[in-house]
Amino acid sequence: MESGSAVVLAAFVAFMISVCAVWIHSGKRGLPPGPKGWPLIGNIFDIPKGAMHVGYMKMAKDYGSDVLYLNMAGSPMLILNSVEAVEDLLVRRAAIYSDRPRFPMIGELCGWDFALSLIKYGDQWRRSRALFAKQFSPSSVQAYHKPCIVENVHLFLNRLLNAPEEFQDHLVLLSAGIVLATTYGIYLRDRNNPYLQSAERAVQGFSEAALPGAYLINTFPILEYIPEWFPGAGFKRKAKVERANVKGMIGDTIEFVKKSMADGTARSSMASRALQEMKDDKSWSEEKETLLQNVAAALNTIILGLVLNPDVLRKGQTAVDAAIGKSTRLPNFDDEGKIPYVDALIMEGLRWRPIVPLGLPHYTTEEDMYRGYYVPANAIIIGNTWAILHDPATYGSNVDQFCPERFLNSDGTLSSKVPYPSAAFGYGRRICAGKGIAQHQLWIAVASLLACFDISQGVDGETSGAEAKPSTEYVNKVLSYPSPYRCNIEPRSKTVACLIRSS
Ligand code: HEM
Repeated sequence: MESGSAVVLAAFVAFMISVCAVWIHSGKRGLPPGPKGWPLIGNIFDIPKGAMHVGYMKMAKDYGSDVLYLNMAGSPMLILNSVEAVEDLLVRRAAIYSDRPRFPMIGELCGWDFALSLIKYGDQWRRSRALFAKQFSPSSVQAYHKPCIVENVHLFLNRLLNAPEEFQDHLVLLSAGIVLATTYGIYLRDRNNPYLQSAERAVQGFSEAALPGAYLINTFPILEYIPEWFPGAGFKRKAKVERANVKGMIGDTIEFVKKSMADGTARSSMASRALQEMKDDKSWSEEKETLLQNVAAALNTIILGLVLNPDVLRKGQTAVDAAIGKSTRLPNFDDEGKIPYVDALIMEGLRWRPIVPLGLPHYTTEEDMYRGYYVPANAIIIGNTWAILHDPATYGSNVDQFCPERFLNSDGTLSSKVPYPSAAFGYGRRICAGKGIAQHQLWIAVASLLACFDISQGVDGETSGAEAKPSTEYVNKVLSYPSPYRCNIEPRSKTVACLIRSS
């Protein structure tokens, strides 16, 4: 038999064994409720179409259970739809719920397997996470990150002033600009920067490869062993291209740092500091590339919330003016924590449309029992962040509305009764490692937007002059963010425009 056919046959046999194992287990033990599914493929056809997070929330209601079980063609999967279930399992039993499933297409094939968010739970993850935490220690944040964030926010305000209609591009440039500046000391002038383009190419490949259903290999990892020439193995050729992109992104940026250090033009960055300390330059620097757009996605949602709710914009502007004076100066980090309305506005953005509505999947390392249900080892565990942040019992009956006031007392101070939407950043030991720095970025960007700009609905055509409601559609890939929408962004006064230009 030809070697390729032998591999395929072996792959098929192994796959059948794993499917049978799950069926035998599911017959014997009481798994959580969920749709019945089909032989072999299990519940593949029960995956909700469109916004999966909304579909799973509805499925939980239909089955009268916040914990759902689905069989993904042999891989067990639990969806946790309540804060109670994620706290019980992902937080209190984190010792066995903190692994990640394998992502063969993204990880091994496309070359993203170094990324902290994909690393299997264990010593390597602990070391990488500790290094990451060190890079973002309070003293580093104060000394290096905050000045760099402020510089990038001022560039963003200037871009917004010059070309307000391109605000979505500016958001990406802001988010990616902070990553490239803090990590490599690369400061972006525009989207044509070769380092940004190289990172964007690689990240685009990541998003495509991670899309549920985009590649069969994500559902059937065993296909990894199919040879490249085999019919249907196009994913392997695609992976080869992506792998080169990822390698290029990492190699080029590190080369830039080394060269600029050698000729004395380097600006302080995580890479330059690590290289100076003669540390391994592989273990820490690349993770943030996967995250080029997360802060952009969150800001994009907050701007959409402001466009749709002019009263929220007005209250935000009034609150910022009261704290720093109207058009006297731009906000800075000394103002952080002193304007509760801004904090409430950001919390509401994270809650209303969480940018990772199904979080990143966790994975069990041991079997377990929960509320009398059997939880298999090697099960994918999804925390349905959307369901948790849209629970009326926690956030009130108006959960679908964009309403920062839910986080405030009647005297305008932050309420202790409504919890911070921390599910937006994930759970337990795998909670977002950049949560603190992301919160700082969001704060200074939102406070600056409120201080400087009026934001309103676009006009519907040239003749009618009526205000056009922006699209409220969302793109749901790995990240969830608003589809392109139109709005008007204008400086609040000539004085503020001068402040921006001189920043
Ligand atoms: C609004 C902005 C952000 C949001 C909403 C967000 C959200 C998330 C979520 C939901 C996860 C998965 C957590 C889990 O598995 O339970 C995650 C993981 C992660 N995030 Fe963020 N993130 C944001 C910004 C950032 C930034 C700016 C950085 C880096 C500077 C970052 C670094 C990471 C890392 C390294 C992980 C992987 C952690 C691990 O697997 O141990 N994030 N993030």
